Amino acid sequence: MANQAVPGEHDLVLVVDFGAQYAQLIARRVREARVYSEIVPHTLPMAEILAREPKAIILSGGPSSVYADDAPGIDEAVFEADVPVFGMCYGFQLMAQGLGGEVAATGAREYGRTAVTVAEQGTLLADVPAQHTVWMSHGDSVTAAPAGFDVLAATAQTPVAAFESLERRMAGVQWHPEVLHTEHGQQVLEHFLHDIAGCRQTWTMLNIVEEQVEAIRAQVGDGRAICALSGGVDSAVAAAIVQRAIGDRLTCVYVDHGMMREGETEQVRHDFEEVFDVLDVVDAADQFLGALEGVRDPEEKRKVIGREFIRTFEAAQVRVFGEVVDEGAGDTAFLVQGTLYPDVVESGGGAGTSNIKSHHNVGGLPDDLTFELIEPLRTLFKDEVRAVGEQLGLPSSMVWRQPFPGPGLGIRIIGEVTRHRLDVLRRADAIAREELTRAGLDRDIWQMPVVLLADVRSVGVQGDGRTYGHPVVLRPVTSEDAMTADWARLPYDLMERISTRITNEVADVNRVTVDITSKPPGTIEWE
Ligand SMILES: Nc1ncnc2c1ncn2[C@@H]1O[C@H](COP(=O)(O)OP(=O)(O)OP(=O)(O)O)[C@@H](O)[C@H]1O
Ligand SMILES: O=c1[nH]c(=O)c2[nH+]cn([C@@H]3O[C@H](COP(=O)(O)O)[C@@H](O)[C@H]3O)c2[nH]1
Ligand SMILES: NC(=O)CC[C@H](N)C(=O)O
Ligand SMILES: [Mg+2]
Repeated sequence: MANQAVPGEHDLVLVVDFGAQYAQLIARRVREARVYSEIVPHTLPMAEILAREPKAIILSGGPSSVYADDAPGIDEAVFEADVPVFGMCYGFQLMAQGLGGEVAATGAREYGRTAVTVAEQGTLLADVPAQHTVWMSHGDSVTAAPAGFDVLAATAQTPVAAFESLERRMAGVQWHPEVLHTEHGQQVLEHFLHDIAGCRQTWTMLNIVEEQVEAIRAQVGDGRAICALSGGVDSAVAAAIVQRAIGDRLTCVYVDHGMMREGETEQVRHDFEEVFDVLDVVDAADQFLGALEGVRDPEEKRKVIGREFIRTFEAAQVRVFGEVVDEGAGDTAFLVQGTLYPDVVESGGGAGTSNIKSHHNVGGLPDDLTFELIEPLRTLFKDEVRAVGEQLGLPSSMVWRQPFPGPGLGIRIIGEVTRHRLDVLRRADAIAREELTRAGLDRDIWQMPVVLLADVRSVGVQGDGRTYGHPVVLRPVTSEDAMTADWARLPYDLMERISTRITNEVADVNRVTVDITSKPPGTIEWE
């Protein structure tokens, strides 16, 4: 990721991630300020960071203490490179330490809502009220600002809560401007980006389509491509962009791997044939379910599914276009995928953070991949993709469709995936979705996986008789971008209807539970 080109001619802001809970959120906020941004791990050598010629660098928060022995540090070359730098929390403390100020554990810890007093607005806090509320989460404090820096704000516990040096084009705040609870957070970030760093405001969703169309034309030449089309918004938007670039030299392939939801294949076929003329529907249930026999480990499941997806696309490529004989110009096998930035980050490919789970389309790809990938959305967040979809005029049912993971119901069966278990889960899921839609909550809920605890049984009583069935878990969540999520407070009467219907209508299930875990610490899917 680190060497990837910035789409088009935009200024680049790199967010150096020191293990912040919400580094992705910082990048999103920068993009909201119409400046293109990406995240890099703090372990990336400074020479490589600077080689990308960032217009500004943001140092994120992080769990360590800057003075601890094993604390992730920053190569001080960053301060000598004549690149504007902004620090938040840990990043602010790193700046203080690295530029000759002081950081200490003063015992003055601040967590959550904190009142801040602006002593001097400077450029960073221009037009920000003298008293306002920010979100803090720190145990250490800057006790002395570096020489040449103006201290702009303080809290009751923290005398140095913000500083800037216009001469050096550097600034920092102890608080978290990226979270919504912080008042004027976006305004402060924009003052840094636009007024201190001088970043140009060119990044909008409008230019991404034209830029990608051009890049794809250059990549594919007069070749042909297949698009992995799932029915989800990401692949629909990716397909629409590639279709603009290469027209009918694109063929969309939808794989029914036997783990799709009730009625899904028919619905996708119906909806997409109108938009994309031909849709190649592959029935690969035997292949996938055969390969998954005996597999119980979540990561292994994902790897098997990722591999079988690619094998299916290889076969589809040959069927649609014939064998690729010469991998030279014009005869390369191209595969379009609707991969998004969070897929890349969570698969450990972006910020160099730990691999949380291998998304089938990134970390789950087999090593012997022969396709050249076309992923026009690889740097975007979902809300950005939806904006592009609307701009392209795709139907709103497509643009606002709730996400559904590529591995499908396979990662919602905790235990081995079998045909019978899939039938059970498919029915329970259909009931839950039907009731959610009937309650008019589709747009309020990000998604609501139903999970079958296939290896768990519990005792129940139905019709005066004992049952010994499986529980299902409802996992309704709200989210902005799937990077973080909260459990959705569904109305009780809706939960009651879902529970009653599932236990009445789905033999094998005698208990319905609700997952009330946010992300973090839980993830949205259970595997
Ligand atoms: N059943 C499928 N058939 C063909 N391609 C698929 C299938 N499932 C997933 N893919 C490919 O994998 C990519 C990643 O899946 P993912 O679920 O993240 O995206 P999506 O389905 O397009 O959108 P959403 O996240 O809203 O469901 C898709 O964009 C698509 O290219
Ligand atoms: O295409 C996909 N392939 C995958 O392997 C995959 N795993 C999770 N998801 C979806 O990603 C979002 C975040 O999910 P998690 O909180 O479970 O990581 C949620 O929207 C999940 O449904 C996937 N999508
Ligand atoms: N959120 C943060 O970046 C915290 C920074 C540092 N670990 C502190 O406690 O002060
Ligand atoms: Mg999907």
